[in-house]
Amino acid sequence: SVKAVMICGENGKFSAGADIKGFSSPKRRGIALGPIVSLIERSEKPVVAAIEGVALGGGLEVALGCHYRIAHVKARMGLPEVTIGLLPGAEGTQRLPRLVGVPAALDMITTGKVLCLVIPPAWPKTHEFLLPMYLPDVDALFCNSIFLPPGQPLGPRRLSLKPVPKLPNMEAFLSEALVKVKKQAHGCLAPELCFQAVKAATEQPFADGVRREQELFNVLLTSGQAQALQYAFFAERAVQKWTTPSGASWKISDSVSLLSLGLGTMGRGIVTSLVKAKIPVVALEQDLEYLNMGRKAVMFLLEREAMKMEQGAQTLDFHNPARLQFTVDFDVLRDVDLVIEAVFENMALKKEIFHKLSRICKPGAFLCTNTSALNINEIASATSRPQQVIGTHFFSPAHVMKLLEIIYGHHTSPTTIATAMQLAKVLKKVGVVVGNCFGFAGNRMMFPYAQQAVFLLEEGSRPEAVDQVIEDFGFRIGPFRMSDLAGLDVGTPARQRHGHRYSPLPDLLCENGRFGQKTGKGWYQYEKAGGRTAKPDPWLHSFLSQYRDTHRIKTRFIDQEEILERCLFSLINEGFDILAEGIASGPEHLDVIYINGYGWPKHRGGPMFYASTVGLSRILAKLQKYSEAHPDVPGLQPSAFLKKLVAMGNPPLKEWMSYLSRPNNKL
Ligand SMILES: CCCCCCC[C@H](O)CC(=O)SCCNC(=O)CCNC(=O)[C@H](O)C(C)(C)COP(=O)([O-])OP(=O)([O-])OC[C@H]1O[C@@H](n2cnc3c(N)ncnc32)[C@H](O)[C@@H]1OP(=O)([O-])[O-]
Repeated sequence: SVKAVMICGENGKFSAGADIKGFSSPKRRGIALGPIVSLIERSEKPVVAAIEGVALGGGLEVALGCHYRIAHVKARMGLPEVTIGLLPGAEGTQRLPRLVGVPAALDMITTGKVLCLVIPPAWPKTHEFLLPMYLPDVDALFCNSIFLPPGQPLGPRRLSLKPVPKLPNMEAFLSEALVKVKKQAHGCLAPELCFQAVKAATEQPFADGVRREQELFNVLLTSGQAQALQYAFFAERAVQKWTTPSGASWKISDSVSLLSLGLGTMGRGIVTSLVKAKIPVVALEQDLEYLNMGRKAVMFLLEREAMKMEQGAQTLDFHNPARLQFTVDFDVLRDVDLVIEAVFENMALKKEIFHKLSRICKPGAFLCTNTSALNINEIASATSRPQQVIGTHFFSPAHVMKLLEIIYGHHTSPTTIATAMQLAKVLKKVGVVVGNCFGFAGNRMMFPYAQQAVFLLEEGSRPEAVDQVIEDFGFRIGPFRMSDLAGLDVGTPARQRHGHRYSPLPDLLCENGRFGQKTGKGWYQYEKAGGRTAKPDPWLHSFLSQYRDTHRIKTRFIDQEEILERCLFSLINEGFDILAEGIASGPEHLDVIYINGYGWPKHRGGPMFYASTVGLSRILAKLQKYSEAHPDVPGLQPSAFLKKLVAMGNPPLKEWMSYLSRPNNKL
């Protein structure tokens, strides 16, 4: 007597897909979703997927097995398996191309992008709920979603029986798409295997395509990259769960106003991200000239961001003075709830500003400083409210980069930390709380890495060789290309001395007017000042040879393994010290920092996860070997904590912190 079946979710959500934790569970064996989706599709009764909230991964695959899909206007749909190192493993790679065509299916499956419904303006505004599913640029989907009259056979509604829509130039399209997918993958396997699965849909009957999908799914499942990406998924969520025993919290609401002080590169990006998050903001500069320059730059960034947004410029509302104001009047400080100071990195200047802030701002106002290395306690000491002072280290460009390193000082209160974490959340950034030390967690680990890279040049390597190894590992950009991009005159603390090995190479390059991309020359040569295409530079090669001759350094061939290990293991080694000192609460925190702020390849799970996959004993042995060869480089001397973990038999990453004898977390 059943006429039709409707599958829906609960609590306003259809489904987030398979339980990601289940992939590493021993109970997973033998469980599959594809046959269930096929069973749904074979049903003689019409089955309708009613999609609300999200339909992701296996959830969307279930919907694809249904005969009809209807969705709420605000529903979001996608196959994000690629982002956790997998491919849609419940026949989705075979059904989606049949529904939306190969180009749209490839785009969704290889990038994992989540799409919102786009309701054509011509549609009658009848009922907000349960509109036929309509994805951008996918007209076929809309047309196919009209219900058949009752009693009609369901055959035409079964996607597995439909052919994949042909393209006139399928072969050429696929080879071009593959090049694009490979280029964007940076060593991650999943996008290419997603491509192969969709390609199978264009070449083979449905059942064979499904078999191919399963084979490829199993390759990914056991690749190691899937574990790393799934670890990163949960680590990102875990580090954001910052709670205080007192339950301190702070809400950023519409009535809260924020002030950003300083409109240099960082300030501009910070103001842009505040406006994007729809937080009322006042931008303050010291004089009119800087203010006007800053205003122009911010408006340019906002216009660009507005263009990228689907709904168009009006939604950002940045011409509304109630949302964004520019001023040189320090009196505005009296009314704001939170200040983000982003003047340049100079302790005396920052202290002067914080002294002023402390005098003018209302007693409850929080004072954040955007710094990448300066001592938060010293800055806070210039105020009469050190409990409300906190470091918020944004990464450049601040309106793009996801990481917000949040640094608490000796006196920072839990409410202030909760506020900064809440700020990260509303800015859609990943906030990670760390302790106060030079360079905090991220940059402190970067110093030995950058230092090793330069030492390798002294000993015989070349910038292009070092960059290549690091980029092959999966970083988007190697240390020298990065240094050229940032500018060699932007302080790289790799040049500190303190009686240890020091390389003057970056300074010597600066003395030669080679500041990087901005001068058209740095570690590489560029087509012009401000050019982006790095070319190896014969001048630099002979400069390096002369340098080695002058300092009687014997040039030797340095292989890829040594380059990789010296750069990465020294970074990881510093990470162990940071954990032991209680600067970070756990290895996951360092991994999240590196993935979101430093371009560490996510499919390698972050530096500490990577260390656990390499094996701590191996890392220790290599560090011992390199530190014997370079006794004057402290960054290569194995961390005591690393040694302890090895002595304890190399415990799994989630147990590392239990081997610290004192409470690690200064919070
Ligand atoms: C094994 C047999 C099957 C084989 C066949 C496989 C078929 C299929 O192709 C594979 C998949 O579907 S792969 C899956 C493809 N699907 C995806 O990749 C979707 C991944 N998920 C998302 O994109 C986002 O979480 C949502 C947009 C769903 C919600 O965003 P939001 O509102 O900002 O909230 P939030 O903070 O992000 O999450 C809230 C809580 O839920 C948790 N959790 C969430 N999804 C989970 C999952 N699938 N699993 C487990 N847990 C999941 C999350 O950890 C957090 O937990 P906590 O303990 O409170 O910390």
